[in-house]
Amino acid sequence: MNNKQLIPHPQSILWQEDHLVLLDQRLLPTETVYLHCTTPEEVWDAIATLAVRGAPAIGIMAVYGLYLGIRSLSEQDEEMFWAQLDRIAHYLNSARPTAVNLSWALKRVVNRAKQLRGQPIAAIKEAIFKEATEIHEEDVTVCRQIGENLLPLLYDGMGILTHCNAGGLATGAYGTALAPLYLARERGWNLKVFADETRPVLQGARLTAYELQQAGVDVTLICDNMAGAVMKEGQIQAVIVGTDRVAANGDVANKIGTYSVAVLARAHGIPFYVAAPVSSIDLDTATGDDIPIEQRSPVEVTNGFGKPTAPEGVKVYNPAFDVTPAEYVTAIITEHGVCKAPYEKSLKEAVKVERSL
Ligand SMILES: CSC[C@H]1O[C@H](OP(=O)(O)O)[C@H](O)[C@@H]1O
Repeated sequence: MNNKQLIPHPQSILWQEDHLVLLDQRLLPTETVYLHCTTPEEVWDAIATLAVRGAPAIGIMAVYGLYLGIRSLSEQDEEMFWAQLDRIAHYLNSARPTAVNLSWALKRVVNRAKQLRGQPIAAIKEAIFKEATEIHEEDVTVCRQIGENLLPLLYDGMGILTHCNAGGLATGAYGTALAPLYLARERGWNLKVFADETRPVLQGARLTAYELQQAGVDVTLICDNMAGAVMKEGQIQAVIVGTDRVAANGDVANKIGTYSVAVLARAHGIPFYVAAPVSSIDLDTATGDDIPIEQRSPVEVTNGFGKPTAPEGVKVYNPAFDVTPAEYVTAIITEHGVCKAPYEKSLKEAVKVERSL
């Protein structure tokens, strides 16, 4: 840990010798249990069941899963190797539909492999693993840079509201929305963070409150229906959230409930910031209407606290994400700087910078 990094940042994913180790986020904050994955099927299951969740984290998981799936393939049969590579990448991409980081990471690794077509399969396997580890390592730097770029928009002593978990547990480390909060703590600031519990899966209560408390950040847990009240009481001076996919026009898909928070922030004249790595910006998706929204099990709603809280057989609607129209977004902060409206232009610029590196 370098001398600047005073605050430990929980890491949810680790490549250990010859397999993937992950912190099972379904059991936090009461149990710290690590799962060991050696197959793409185990990785798919960990992503689909939210053992590991968060847009960058699932992209990282998927590319390690791709390597796990191809590393033992025969090195004599090229046709079979390439067919299997595409099949496993397609399979892993089916784990969850909304976070574009999943397909972004898989495409990056597959494209890297295809650049080496014709070389010995052993060399291509090594390149796949190398690209996966680079995606993982880069994410830590990207998140810290998002924090650096977001910090100038904040000031010591202010109140911040966040929704869901866009912290170290959702990324390689640091997080996106939580990155500036960690950096502020490293600089001795005293931000007062209000974390929405974020029904139905409670990522805010179970993960964000856990992360920030561990880091010594002043965090207050509130129910989702309290967000408007704390804004009206003047306790919030900015909202910071993460994202799973930013459309080309600046519409933002994020955890369900984010849109409500954005409308409340607008009603109270509070800036609404979205922390987004360029890997979460999808210029191929024109608007938020085109973003696939994951529908999850009714059980998450009817048994959210480990026991039934609704009548047997009741109809349930459980979209895992919603879309906040660009007009409610004050700024989108990436590792390359602060994007403001018109987002069609500023997002293209950010992606262009990334592609020029
Ligand atoms: C930094 S990405 C975090 C993003 O992902 C979360 O969704 P989930 O917990 O279902 O993976 C949520 O939308 C966060 O903002």
